[in-house]
This record gives sequence, C-alpha cells and structure tokens, in this order.
Amino acid sequence: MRVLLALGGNAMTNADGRARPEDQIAAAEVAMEAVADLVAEGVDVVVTHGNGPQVGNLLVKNELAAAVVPPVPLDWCGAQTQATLGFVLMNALDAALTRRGIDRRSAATVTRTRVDRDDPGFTKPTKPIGRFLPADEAAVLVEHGETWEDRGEKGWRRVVASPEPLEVIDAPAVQALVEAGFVVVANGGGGIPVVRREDGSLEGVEAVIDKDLGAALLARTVDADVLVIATDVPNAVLRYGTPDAEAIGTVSAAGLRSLAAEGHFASGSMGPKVDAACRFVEHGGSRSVITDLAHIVDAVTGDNAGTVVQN
Ligand SMILES: Nc1ncnc2c1ncn2[C@@H]1O[C@H](COP(=O)(O)OP(=O)(O)O)[C@@H](O)[C@H]1O
Ligand SMILES: NC(=O)OP(=O)(O)O
Repeated sequence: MRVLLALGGNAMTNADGRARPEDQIAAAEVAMEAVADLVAEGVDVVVTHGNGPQVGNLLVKNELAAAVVPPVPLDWCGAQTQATLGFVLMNALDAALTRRGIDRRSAATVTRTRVDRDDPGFTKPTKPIGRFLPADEAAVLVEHGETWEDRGEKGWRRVVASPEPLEVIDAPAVQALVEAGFVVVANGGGGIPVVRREDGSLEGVEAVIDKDLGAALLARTVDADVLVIATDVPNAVLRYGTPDAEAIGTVSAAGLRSLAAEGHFASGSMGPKVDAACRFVEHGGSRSVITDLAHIVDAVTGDNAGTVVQN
C-alpha cells in the first residue's frame, strides 16, 4: 500500500503554534514516529508538509534585512522551506526508522509545481502565511501595500497569491525514489510554483500553493492508495465550535461536498483539507482521511479513525 501523508503546520510547530527551530525539530520527531510506525506496517509513505508559518517568517527577514542583503522572491522562500523542513524531517525519520530496526532511509526532493500565469489566485490573495498580528499592527503593513485578513480570535494574518496546482513537475523523481525503497519527503508547501514559458522552460512565480491541494495532486500522480491529511483535530466536524458540534466519520465525496456547501468548513483551514480529500477520491483515489497524528496508523489500516472520504 502507498500513502501520501500531508503534515499541517500544526504538526510542525509546538502546541502554542511557535515555530522556533527547536519547536519544529520536536514536532517533526513526533510526526516521524507515526510515519515510521506506518513503514513498519509495510506501507510506502510519501510525506508532504505545509510551509505557511515558515515562508511568512522568511518574508519578514527579507523586509528587515533589505537595506543590507538583497531580498529574495517568494518562490525562493518556498524553495528554502522545502530544503530546511526536508532536512529536519529526514533527520527525524531516519532516527525513527533506525530505532525500529528498519533498513530504509529517507530522501527529500526539491519539488516544483506548475501553475497558470493567468490563475485568478494571482489577483486575489487567499493563502494565510506567517505570524498573527493585532489589527492595528496589521493596518500599518496594509498601508505599505501588503494584504492582511482578519483570521478571527488569533488576530490578522498576511495573505498571498495561491494559484491552483496543475502538475507536479518532479513527480517522476518522487516515484522513482519510492520505488527504490526511500521514504520520500516531497512537494513541501504544495510545491514551488512555476509557470511554463513559451520556449518550454520554467520560471518561478511569487505565490504559495495550498499544501493540501498540492498533496491531492501529488497523491494521484504517484499512484497513492490513500491520502492522509494530518492536522490537530481527529475529525472534520459539523457545526464546529458550537455546542452541537458533531464529528464526521465515513462520508462520500459528494456528501462531503454538500456539507462544505452548507458552510461547515472554514476557508484557509479545514476548507482546503475537505476540498483536497474530495478531489483525491473524485479522481479515482480509493480513500482520503482527515485526522490527527495520533490516529494516522489506524486511519491507514482502516480502523474507523478520522473523517474518511470514500465512494
Ligand atoms: N469544521 C471544522 N472541523 C474541524 N476543524 C475545523 C473546522 N473548521 C475549521 N477548523 C479548524 O481547522 C484547523 C485545522 O486547519 P489548519 O490550522 O489550517 O491546519 P494545519 O495547519 O494543520 O494544516 C483546526 O485546528 C480547526 O480549528
Ligand atoms: N503551503 C501551505 O499550505 O502551508 P500551510 O499548510 O503551513 O499553511
């Protein structure tokens, strides 16, 4: 069995959402224990990860250091997060595999994802990145030309362009590494967004792809049987945050789509996870699961864990 596991930002930071290096290393160690448990069950795992907090932090460094070192574009920031998180995840994964006596190693690939230059996502920013700020501090940055959005009780967050992922350019390399026996980390942050020029070459574009939508596309491309979207809640929930909240168990893609249309899933958080889970199944994937790290093994082996989407 082959599984594509998408790790949310919540699985890569501490309980307070802090993303210091030590927080990310500790979180990666917890997450990779779950991955090693899956590998021990004989599952081929491809791991992908979010990069919203990290890419936002790199943009702040750009701004603070602009007078001294040249700022780099957003696609470069995305590439840097793939390398850094790939390295952190590989260290944690190799250690967890070794502890179990499993003779397999990790590999991380810099992964590009093609988008359309004319995607409406370039004119209407939707992807939340970086830290939360109070409204008055966000207002100052809006005056400097940035787009910020009220994200509820945690505060305001910067939003950037987030085009639709169309093709994981480096999927054949991921596939080859999986078939060679590596546990692969790939397509972090949904992939580095690139567009194809008229001469066929590729160039990076300034955007951050939604990693859940990128994961659904990669899962199809590498022939995964199951897409697991790991976050900080065990299930997607109806009437989330109300006294009538109700966890969703097994549901069809069409059924979950109609619940989404009723407005049960917030944009920028559970909304894209639900969309990604449905897309994978709608395109022929056998099963998608939305759950937390503690339930990943049960979710894959089919023991009624998480929100399971299958037709
Ligand atoms: N209907 C819902 N069911 C469950 N969680 C929801 C729902 N709507 C919004 N959420 C929020 O979505 C969050 C997970 O999304 P997000 O924070 O973007 O995850 P990650 O960073 O792990 O990818 C949960 O912590 C929860 O607060
Ligand atoms: N690229 C992306 O979707 O990152 P997060 O999951 O961290 O927001």
